[in-house]
Amino acid sequence: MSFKKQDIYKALETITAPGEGKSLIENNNVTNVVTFGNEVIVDVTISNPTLQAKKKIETEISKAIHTNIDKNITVKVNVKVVASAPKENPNQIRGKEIPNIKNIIAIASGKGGVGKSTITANTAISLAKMGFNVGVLDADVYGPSQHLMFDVERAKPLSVNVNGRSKMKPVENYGVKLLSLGFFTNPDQAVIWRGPMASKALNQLIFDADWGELDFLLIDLPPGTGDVHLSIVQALPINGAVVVSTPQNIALADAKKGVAMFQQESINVPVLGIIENMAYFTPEELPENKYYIFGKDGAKNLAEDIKTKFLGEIPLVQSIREAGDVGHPVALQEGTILENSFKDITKEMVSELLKRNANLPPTEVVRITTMSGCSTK
Ligand SMILES: Nc1ncnc2c1ncn2[C@@H]1O[C@H](COP(=O)(O)OP(=O)(O)OP(=O)(O)O)[C@@H](O)[C@H]1O
Repeated sequence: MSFKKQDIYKALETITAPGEGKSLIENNNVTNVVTFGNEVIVDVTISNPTLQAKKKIETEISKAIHTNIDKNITVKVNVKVVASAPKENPNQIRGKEIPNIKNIIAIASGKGGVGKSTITANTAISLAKMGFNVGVLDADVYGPSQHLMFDVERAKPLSVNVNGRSKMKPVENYGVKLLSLGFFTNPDQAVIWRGPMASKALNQLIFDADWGELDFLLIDLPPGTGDVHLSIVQALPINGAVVVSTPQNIALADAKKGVAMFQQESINVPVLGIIENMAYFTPEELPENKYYIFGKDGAKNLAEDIKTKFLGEIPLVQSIREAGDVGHPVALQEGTILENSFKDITKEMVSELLKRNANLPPTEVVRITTMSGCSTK
């Protein structure tokens, strides 16, 4: 049996560093490799101090060497636990940078059923129509619905091999890439995703997915302010959050809590603004007639009160509901008032994001400015 050190490094390339989306080698976890006859000693560092994590990495390393080189090699793994990186500057984007995803926007709502998923789907489509590369991650653990809105209910993400590691390929429709918890649950069964389980699944959907190059990844969060929100904002470099509300008092009170959650010092995700959904009812054939059935300007006033940008309003229109239900969101309907309404709020959102990004390390922001015609003024 003959093998070289390089063969060992190559075999270790196939292992994903815990929670990183990069290989052990790329992530500099492997500090030394010694080969001696048919024996290999691998020194590796990890940040998770649990016995389980230690055991896991040992097993993975032995398995990679046995599978890729020779099953008779004697593998010894020395695992050293090192403290994770010091706390980052709270003024910077938190979470690990994801090189191929330029901007991550979380779409939230305090109250359920205010149209957060509808706004996410239509905004994603508007962005795609503006020429951006867009992805949607449906993180609504209570009731994922993006797979229905994008008419890919029965699709299953394929597994693809990227640099020796298998990754999930998002399902694509209307120019938008989608991964949803809904692809992995049986529609007839109630699935309870508890906090840690949900965040693990979501981490996989982000880091173990082959998103390709994205200008925007929109995350459809569950309603409310719970565990899932916390783990997502801590794990990911969210550039900004958008909060959706109806003008109704009860929804506004929850929207205020949602904004406050993102602004908490320990979370510190910039709020790009508030969108008022179901701002007024308008019959499609009489667009001039507006009925303020949930109250008037509630979200607009809230945005002013809490010094947050008002990104715009979307009326309550039967066709928005119908289009969502049949999996063909209204933003796809060319030349309509509603297509333009979604385009307007999308542009406002991008403009706010660009202002926010001006304080962060330069990304592809400049290219984005010229592509969409969104101003930072
Ligand atoms: N502007 C609108 N006009 C008409 N119907 C709408 C509008 N916005 C949303 N709806 C409808 O309201 C219902 C709830 O919307 P949606 O699922 O987008 O809300 P949500 O806030 O994401 O809900 P959840 O709390 O379940 O995540 C859906 O049937 C949707 O089609």
